[in-house]
Amino acid sequence: MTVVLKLGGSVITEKGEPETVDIGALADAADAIAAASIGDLVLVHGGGSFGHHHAAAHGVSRTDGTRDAAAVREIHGAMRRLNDAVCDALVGRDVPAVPHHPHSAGYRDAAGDLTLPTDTVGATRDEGFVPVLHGDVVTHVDAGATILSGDELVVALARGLDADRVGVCSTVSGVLDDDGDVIERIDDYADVERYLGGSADTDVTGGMAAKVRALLDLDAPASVFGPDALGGFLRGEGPGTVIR
Ligand SMILES: Nc1ncnc2c1ncn2[C@@H]1O[C@H](COP(=O)(O)OP(=O)(O)OP(=O)(O)O)[C@@H](O)[C@H]1O
Ligand SMILES: C=C(C)CCOP(=O)(O)O
Repeated sequence: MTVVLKLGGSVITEKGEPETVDIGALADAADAIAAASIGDLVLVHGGGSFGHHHAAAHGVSRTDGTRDAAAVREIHGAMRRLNDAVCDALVGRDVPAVPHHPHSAGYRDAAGDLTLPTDTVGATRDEGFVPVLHGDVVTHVDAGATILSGDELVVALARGLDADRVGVCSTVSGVLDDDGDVIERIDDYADVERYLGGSADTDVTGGMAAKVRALLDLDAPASVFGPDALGGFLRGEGPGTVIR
C-alpha cells in the first residue's frame, strides 16, 4: 500500500526566519514516521523559510517566472539544504530516506501544466527506499522557471504511483471555517471558498486555498491535518479534513 505524505514547510521550519529548521518539529515528525515503519512511503516537503523567502526575493511564483540562472540556483539550493536536513533526520532514525530533486526531473508546459515522470520514484520505492521530494523551481516553457509546490507534487505522485492514502501535514489541524472549527469533509471548492486564504507567512504558492484546489484534483481522498495527528494518520486514521 503506497502512502504519499507531505510535511508542510510551515511545520518543519521557522517560517518567519530565513533558512531556519524547526529542529524540534522535524524531530517529532521523523519520530512519528520511524515509529510507523510504513513499507511503501513517498515523502514530500514544502518550502517553509527555505524556498519561499528566496522565491519572493526574486519575484518568482507558480506563474511569474525568472530567466536568471543565479535565482534558480539560489531557490533550488535552499530547497536542497532543507531536503538534506529532512533526510538526515530520517536516516538518523533508520528510515531509508533518499533525496529526489524535482528540478531535474520535471517541467511545466506553456499552460503551466506539469510533467513529472514518477517511474524513477516508483523504482526507488520498490527497492525499499523512502524517496523524499520537495517543492522546487522548475523550467516553465515560455516563462523561464517557476515554483512547483509540494502540494502539486503530492497530486502528481499520488496519481502516478496509484497511492492508496494521501496526507498533508500542515500547522493547522485541518481546513478551518470562520469559527476556527475543522471542516470534516470537502467535496466542492465552491462550498468552502469563502473560508480559504493564503498563508500567514511568506508563501509564494498560495497557502490553504491552493492546497485545497490541488487536492480536489485527486481521485484518492486526501487528509489535511496538524502535526499532532501525524502519528494517527500513519497508523491508518483519517484525521483533520478529508478532501475528495
Ligand atoms: N480556512 C483555512 N484553514 C486553515 N488554514 C488556512 C485557511 N485559510 C488560510 N489558511 C492558512 O494556510 C496556512 C497553511 O498553508 P501553508 O501553505 O502555509 O502551509 P504548508 O503547506 O504547511 O507550508 P509550505 O507551503 O511552506 O509547505 C495556514 O497556516 C493558515 O495560515
Ligand atoms: C518555494 C518553493 C521553492 C517550494 C514551495 O513548495 P510549497 O511550500 O509546498 O508550496
